[in-house]
Amino acid sequence: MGYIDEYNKKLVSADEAVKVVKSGDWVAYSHFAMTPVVLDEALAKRKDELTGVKIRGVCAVHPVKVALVDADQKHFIYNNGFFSGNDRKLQDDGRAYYIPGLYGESPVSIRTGQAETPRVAMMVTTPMDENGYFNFSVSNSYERAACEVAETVIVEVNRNAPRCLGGDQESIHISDVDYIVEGNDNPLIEVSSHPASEVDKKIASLIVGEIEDGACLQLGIGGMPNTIGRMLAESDLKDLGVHSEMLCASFVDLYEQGKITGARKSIDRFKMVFSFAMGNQRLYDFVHNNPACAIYPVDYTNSAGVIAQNDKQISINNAIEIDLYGQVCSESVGSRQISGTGGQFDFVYGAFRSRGGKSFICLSSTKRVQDTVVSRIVPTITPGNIVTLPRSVVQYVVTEHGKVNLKGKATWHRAEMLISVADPEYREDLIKQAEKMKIWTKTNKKI
Ligand SMILES: CC(=O)SCCNC(=O)CCNC(=O)[C@H](O)C(C)(C)COP(=O)(O)OP(=O)(O)OC[C@H]1O[C@@H](n2cnc3c(N)ncnc32)[C@H](O)[C@@H]1OP(=O)(O)O
Ligand SMILES: CCCC(=O)O
Repeated sequence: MGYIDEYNKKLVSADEAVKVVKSGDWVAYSHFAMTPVVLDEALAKRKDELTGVKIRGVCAVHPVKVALVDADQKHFIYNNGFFSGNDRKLQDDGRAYYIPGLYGESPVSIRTGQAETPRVAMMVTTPMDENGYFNFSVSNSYERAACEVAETVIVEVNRNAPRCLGGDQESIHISDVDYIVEGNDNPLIEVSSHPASEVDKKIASLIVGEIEDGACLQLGIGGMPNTIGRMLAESDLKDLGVHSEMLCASFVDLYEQGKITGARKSIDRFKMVFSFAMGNQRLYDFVHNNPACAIYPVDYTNSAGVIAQNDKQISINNAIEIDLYGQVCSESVGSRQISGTGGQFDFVYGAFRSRGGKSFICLSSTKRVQDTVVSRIVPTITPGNIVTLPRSVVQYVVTEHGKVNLKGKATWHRAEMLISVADPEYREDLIKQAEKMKIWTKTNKKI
């Protein structure tokens, strides 16, 4: 191998590599299932030598050590653009801060210095290949952008990381890497999804009828979109394409059932396009060296202009709450950040711009919270909840009681449609609230 000497020169222990971090630095961690473990642990050990180091991550599948070791955050402040379950727990203890933003804009924010410039980038990668490249594996996201602006790039090699073919910007050459650390080679963390409930099945059945052969799919994060994907795999649909931010496990079912060919896509024909993959080992095995897949940075996958180039782009995402105006909260419960805006806005906006494109916000009509059942369709967004989608961009809303298209509809009409898909138990009260809000006419249907 032509790069062995350079590799050996740059190979250091994790403790050695993290010595480059200085007080006050911003440090970028790689994202999702590629969250650094060994470098994070080594950096956490330097707590007493450092003050005011800021970390920037996205959806960490591991409990981040720099946040765990520093309760009063004099040494490390942990920031994150999309909370995982682990990040939520850190936030509950006041150890994690959310970075608001449209995910598709992140590479530009980083490259133009509008987001704080990381001085050090710590990226989990595959081992180096014969051409001297380390592959960012299942998270392309804005890894390359962070490496480009950082003064020092450290890679943490994981021999179990699948190699994801580009696309674009999926790798970094050894000449752009400063330190190489051989990691723990643990298998990637698996993120499970719940078995399909009756509600999921009903919602999936309502969406299937809206999807035509040759449509191009985006499935969002969380249990429901993944489950809907699995159910679409059992449909009669054919020649589907994939242009998604996330590749979740059910895309493998769709592919193996012969539903996906990508033959009718206008761009990236025959390729399943995504920016990160997160799910089970079967998914990680599927993407490894697979020419049916192409991984891209998130400013490509999530650009409305790119999304719109494929006809019949279908976007399927989950939400926490929707109000009678059609405003959608998908990322917080009061001040508790649950996840993030991520690519939900990008795909809802982009799909509408695709010829024949449609976006679906799916949610069960109710949710059990401890001992009480609450309606997810509410008069106005619960105070404190974050609006992920303004009412102006929302198109289809689907619950187990039906689907409605809010595009171009007046307030009274939206209220009527949304109440028609609310749980029957709550409809009367919602109508009373709509009357008080002056978004109910004498001719509205008493559903
Ligand atoms: C990374 C990307 O951007 S991919 C592209 C699409 N992006 C998006 O759609 C982003 C926004 N959407 C999301 O984040 C998800 O789809 C969600 C949060 C709406 C649903 O995701 P799921 O993982 O299925 O959510 P789940 O039902 O497991 O709930 C997650 C948490 O929220 C809590 N929660 C959800 N709804 C409520 C509610 N109404 N009241 C109280 N808590 C709630 C759950 O209890 C759980 O908390 P815990 O795990 O800390 O105990
Ligand atoms: C979803 C990612 C947001 C950021 O980190 O910029």
